[in-house]
Amino acid sequence: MNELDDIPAPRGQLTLKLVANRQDTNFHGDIPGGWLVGHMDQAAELAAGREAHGRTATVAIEAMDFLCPVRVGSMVNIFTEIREIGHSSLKIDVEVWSRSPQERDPNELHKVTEARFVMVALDDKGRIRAVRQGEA
Ligand SMILES: CC(=O)SCCNC(=O)CCNC(=O)[C@H](O)C(C)(C)COP(=O)(O)OP(=O)(O)OC[C@H]1O[C@@H](n2cnc3c(N)ncnc32)[C@H](O)[C@@H]1OP(=O)(O)O
Repeated sequence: MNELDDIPAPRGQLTLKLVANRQDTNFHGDIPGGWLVGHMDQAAELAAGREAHGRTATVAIEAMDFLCPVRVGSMVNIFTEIREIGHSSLKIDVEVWSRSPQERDPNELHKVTEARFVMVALDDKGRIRAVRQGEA
């Protein structure tokens, strides 16, 4: 164990990277939580779709807390990590880390939130199917 082990760092793969823009704000000029949740959902779907080779849908999003605000102009980085694969479902941890527009160091990220997403694999008729192809 060294000093670096104490520094919080994103877990998982960088799946989505975007900038929070003025048009994403609410009428107070703030970025709303729902904007972030929508992008987290998109990242979870990308990760699930890659693993399940196709269509997936969100079944559940476990509890989440927002630790700090995302400001307009911030770079938002969304990381995903597949934690569990069931028969038709995948549990994916999604973390959001942001970098404010004033921050010069590209590695200086602040954790905004995290949540576990449960996704299910769907066939082309929208019915649940096995994640692993070849399974019933
Ligand atoms: C309204 C919207 O548009 S929301 C956005 C898009 N999402 C959707 O459309 C999904 C809407 N939901 C549904 O259609 C249904 O809930 C379904 C088809 C996903 C699941 O239907 P169910 O009858 O619950 O199916 P079933 O019980 O077989 O569950 C399927 C899998 O999901 C898992 N699952 C279902 N609900 C949950 C939950 N709340 N939390 C964790 N896992 C869950 C099950 O454990 C199972 O996993 P496994 O196959 O790996 O063992």
